[in-house]
Amino acid sequence: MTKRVYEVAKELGVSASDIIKTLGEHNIKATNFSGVDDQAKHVLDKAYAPKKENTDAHGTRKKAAMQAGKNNGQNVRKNEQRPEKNNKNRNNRPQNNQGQRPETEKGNVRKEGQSRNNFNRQQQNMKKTQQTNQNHQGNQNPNHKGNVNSKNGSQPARENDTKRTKYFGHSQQNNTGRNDNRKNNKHSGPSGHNGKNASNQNRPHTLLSNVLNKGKNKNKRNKNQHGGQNVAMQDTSAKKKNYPTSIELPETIIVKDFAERLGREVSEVIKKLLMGGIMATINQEIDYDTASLIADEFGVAVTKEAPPEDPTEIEEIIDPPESLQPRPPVVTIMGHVDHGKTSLLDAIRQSHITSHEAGGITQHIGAYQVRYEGKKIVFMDTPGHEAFTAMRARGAQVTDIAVLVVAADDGVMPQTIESINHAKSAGVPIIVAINKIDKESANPQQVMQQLTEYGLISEEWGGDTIMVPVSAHKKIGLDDLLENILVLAEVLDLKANPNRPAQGVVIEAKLDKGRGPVASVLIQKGTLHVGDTIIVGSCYGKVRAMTNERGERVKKAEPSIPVEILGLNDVPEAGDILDATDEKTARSVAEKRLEKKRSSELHVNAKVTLDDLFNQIQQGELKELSLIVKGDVQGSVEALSQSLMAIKSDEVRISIVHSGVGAINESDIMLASASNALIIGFNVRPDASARKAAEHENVDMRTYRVIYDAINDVEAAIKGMLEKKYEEHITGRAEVRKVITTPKVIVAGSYIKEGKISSTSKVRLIRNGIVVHEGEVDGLRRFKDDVKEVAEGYECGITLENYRDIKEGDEIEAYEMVEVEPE
Ligand SMILES: Nc1nc2c(ncn2[C@@H]2O[C@H](COP(=O)(O)OP(=O)(O)OP(=O)(O)O)[C@@H](O)[C@H]2O)c(=O)[nH]1
Repeated sequence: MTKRVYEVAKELGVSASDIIKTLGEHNIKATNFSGVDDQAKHVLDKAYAPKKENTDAHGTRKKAAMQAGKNNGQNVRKNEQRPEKNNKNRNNRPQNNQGQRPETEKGNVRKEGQSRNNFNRQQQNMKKTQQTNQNHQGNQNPNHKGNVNSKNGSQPARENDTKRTKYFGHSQQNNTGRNDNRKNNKHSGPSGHNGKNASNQNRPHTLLSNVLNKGKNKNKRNKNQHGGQNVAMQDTSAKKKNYPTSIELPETIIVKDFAERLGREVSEVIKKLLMGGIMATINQEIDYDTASLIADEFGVAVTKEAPPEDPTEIEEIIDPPESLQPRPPVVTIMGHVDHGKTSLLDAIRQSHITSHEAGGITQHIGAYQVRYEGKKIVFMDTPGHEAFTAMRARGAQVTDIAVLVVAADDGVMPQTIESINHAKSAGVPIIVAINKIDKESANPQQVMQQLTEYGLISEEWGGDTIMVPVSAHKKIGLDDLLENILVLAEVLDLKANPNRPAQGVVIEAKLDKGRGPVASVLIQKGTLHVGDTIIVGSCYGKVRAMTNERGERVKKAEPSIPVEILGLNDVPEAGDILDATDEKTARSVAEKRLEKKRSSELHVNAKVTLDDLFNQIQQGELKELSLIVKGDVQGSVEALSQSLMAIKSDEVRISIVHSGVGAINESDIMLASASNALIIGFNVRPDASARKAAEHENVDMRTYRVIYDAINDVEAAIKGMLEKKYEEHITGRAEVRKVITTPKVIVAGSYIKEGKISSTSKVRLIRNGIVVHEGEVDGLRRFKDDVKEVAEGYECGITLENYRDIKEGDEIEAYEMVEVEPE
């Protein structure tokens, strides 16, 4: 296929205008989109052959630099090599035992062919987008604007970007699943890419032609101002000297900002984009690959900018493989109710702790260690998959091996299957303990048979699942079980670096009257020492003392070791991650996490309600009553606001966070939710989206037709005297689609949108969210017949008692007052 000028220009590593000029010198007329025929190709080959070599040399330089960066990775904290930071590939990290980063590095330096493919794909995508935009002229569909992201391999890498990582070497460790989960959570984080896109999608869509025209006009103006083309040209050449030769770019950038970084006019950038087949506007976002292609066109080298650091994250340490040492396996016992999980845990504990250890008073700290043939095995003390999944839900995975207990006399039961599925979805290998084999009714063969249905085929039968017959009661088969756990652990090659700051997971935590916050932690990496400063979730402190499950004081805890720690400033939650770090970081990150937590709690917490106002005031939970006042006209809003502010109370101060005219809308609800405010509406109603949002956000809104009633209610609620005798229930909503005028009455030809409307309904007529009338239904008809009620989805004619001013688009809301039983 004949290539176009801009494509050939890219291939040769020169600008399209150079190509056009060169061709022009050989009397070949060309534009950016002209095809390059054999004659033109010959000319260009001749003219640019040496330049191509230069470009290659440049490419090699890039690669050499990359190589150098890679070599620097050894024992360097990630911070010290910012540009590389983008490349830590979290997709690879947990699985990649080799710890090699070249894969990741490639992500930064694009290969020529790859770029072209991306570029071509972008062109195709954009063409599609343009077509769609044309089809939807004037349609502000967010899908058709905002982002011009290429759908290439660069997207997944973005997931990794917000992670703060420090490398203790350039290799990676066989990680636990915890990092996977933490990483996933980041998707929705505040600095996440998604949020950014979402906001960009709301940007107004400017037509490219407008932008270009503006650019043209601007040039014209320049010319006029400076008295001719020469001056303009001088300007440009003067500017040229200040063009940057290299810039840093983030994952995505707005065209305007991009142009600024390039030191170019926006119109120039848009033109270049257009030449590449990408139609972008000044406020549109382009991705890194697209931007770097364009920068290339301007002869500017590009490196990736470090993503903004998440102040609630502790830098991740990547351990080199040579630092990894074997660690004990962590085992969770799962299975159906009453199949003997607790009995098995107890039996193992009793029979496999050495005599001097047995002297201690065993304490429940959520996990315990046993020794078998000189090796340690750690058992999670809480059996059942609930604990297992709860931990996973919080982003922590501590289990290496799941022991599935199946009673030989009962067989596979619902929770057995659930346990299998949970373990499988967490990627945790299963050992089956067929328990209660001492029972006469025991039928281990049948259990093995049943398990085959769930993909667990016993080794005995040629499968790869270890199945051990045991009896917790008679202590049969326990050694066999432990031995098999150790064999599997060896296969799993469980390792961690003990010589680094500790990292672990909270198994349990509580507030002890005498000792303060107490947390049981399972160390996963590094070694925790007494005196270490730690951050655990949003708590922090210095490890004052550590005890093991036998109540003995210990000075340090290595990977896979469970310990109880004292010294935190607050009680963390199970599943919270512990990191040993310096005091300053611990304190500041904990504070940031707390802030984040509080703001998200504010969102989900029960909101202030008029009914519960008195309680909240009495419990000291509420010192200020925030209100949002909406009304039909400014006068009533002001009158209501002033009267509400004038309510006197010793315990609570009233503040109006927002007031306005018009229907209660979604943004009122969101504001109320964020500021824990009540909404008081006077002669107004919430619109449909506001109703939904109020329900979702738990926001209390009250609407009134008499100002006095509103003031009375708030006053009474503060004093705890709000007597709720009646509650309003909305029974139906109708939309007025046609107004039929007869000599006697005005009929609202309506469609029932929700619920039903009956001939005896109390109704209010709402226009643009404002209540224009409240009264009763006079007549209800379907076709020519009077009917008692009309249900959702049907059309009907409604006449209102003593009211004729009905307009198309009005809403008729039917409601009833229901007597509330005193509590
Ligand atoms: N005969 C016999 N009974 C056992 C054995 N193991 C447990 N049991 C009995 O089975 C019943 C349930 O045992 P648990 O250990 O409480 O079972 P679990 O799975 O922990 O039960 P939940 O905690 O309710 O889920 C108890 O009555 C035990 O005594 C065994 O090996 N043989």
